[in-house]
Amino acid sequence: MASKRSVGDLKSADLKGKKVFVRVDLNVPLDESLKITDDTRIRAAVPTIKYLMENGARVILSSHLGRPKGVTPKFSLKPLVPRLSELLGVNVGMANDCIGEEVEKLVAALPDGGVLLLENVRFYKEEEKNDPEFAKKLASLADLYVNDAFGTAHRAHASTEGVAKYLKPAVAGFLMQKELDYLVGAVSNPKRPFAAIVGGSKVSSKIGVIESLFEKVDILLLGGGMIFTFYKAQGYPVGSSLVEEDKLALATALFEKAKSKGVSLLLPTDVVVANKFAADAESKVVPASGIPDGWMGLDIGPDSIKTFNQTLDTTKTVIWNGPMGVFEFEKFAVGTEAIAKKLADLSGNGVITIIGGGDSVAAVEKAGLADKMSHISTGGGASLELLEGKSLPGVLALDDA
Ligand SMILES: Nc1ncnc2c1ncn2[C@@H]1O[C@H](COP(=O)(O)OP(=O)(O)O)[C@@H](O)[C@H]1O
Ligand SMILES: O=C(OP(=O)(O)O)[C@H](O)COP(=O)(O)O
Repeated sequence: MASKRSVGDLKSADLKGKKVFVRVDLNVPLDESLKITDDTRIRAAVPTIKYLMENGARVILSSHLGRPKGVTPKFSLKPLVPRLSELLGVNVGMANDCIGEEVEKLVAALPDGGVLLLENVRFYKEEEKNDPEFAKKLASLADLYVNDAFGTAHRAHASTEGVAKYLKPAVAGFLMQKELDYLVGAVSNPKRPFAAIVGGSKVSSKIGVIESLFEKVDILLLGGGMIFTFYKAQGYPVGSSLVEEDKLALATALFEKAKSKGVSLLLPTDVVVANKFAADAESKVVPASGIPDGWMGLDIGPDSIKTFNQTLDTTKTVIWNGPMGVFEFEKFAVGTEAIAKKLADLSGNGVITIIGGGDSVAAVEKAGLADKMSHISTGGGASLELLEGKSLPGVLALDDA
């Protein structure tokens, strides 16, 4: 990817009094009472916002939260306002929408250095469709565009890609630049052996990535919700575990491809199963081939942790995306915590460790190990796509330097 124009190239004269549409990734984990459980992505957005405020810009923040289908109160960005205000040292305004008359009035009332947060841009289906009319409406709110949403840069959506066509200049924020600088450097010529650990629940988007990862990595460890599709493809019973039925053929093909590429593909040999999806579920450890009917796999088991640890001991670079289990429930956090601890130890021994993704980072933060890692990335899917060698649409759309 050609290098992109940066927000740092814009000076006070370019910014004073200007309305700036800033796409950030504030897709943070919230608990049931809508309390933020990890604020990494909010903190990461601060340097760009502060720079704009200090140079007298009027800052319009736009983000998504979760994957809502239409307007859904539990995916509102409102719970983020107090923390954002605290970090920025100003009262951040909140709009009830992301386009329309009310938003235009709030934007018009913004003082120089003021900040307004727009409501979840995914409340409109046009966002993910990258609808040009919707992108134009977003663009019409401002005088220039900054994209600092690295975590969403792999999505060609209206607020990440479309808007850059209608709002110029369109530049990269400081977080976007920092992530690209680090990740492109670390993965273009990695120290080997190079391992990727992939878990989490976004099976359909990540399973496709695995094939390309075979071109880059020497070792691939799988955990989280991903593994049951592979087990089922091997003919194992999976009970009521998460499975992507339409990816079974792909999973079978991936076993073959790993062999032909000489990549060690490791699946957990045992799993922790639960009788329901709940913190207080009954649980037991079973072999990967023995998940009973009516039970679901929610974590990797102790034998798998041991094998994964031994394998990781042989590596020089590791990228980790997606938790090994449902770590939000204490009972099923053991595998994720073990991997976090292993990577922290390896970092201390000179291994490059890169953690990507909202939930993986939250798990590492929860374990108090974030500062031990080489790089904490705010993008899971985005960092994996970079690793695959793909260009990110949210970056491509920006002005060349
Ligand atoms: N075995 C599993 N079954 C269902 N969900 C799982 C399983 N393992 C992990 N998860 C869930 O995956 C989610 C994180 O997935 P994902 O968004 O793909 O990761 P990241 O945000 O790190 O990229 C967590 O909420 C976790 O509870
Ligand atoms: O959390 C995100 O991605 P990640 O889980 O891959 O890190 C981003 O906010 C993108 O969200 P999306 O995968 O719903 O487009």
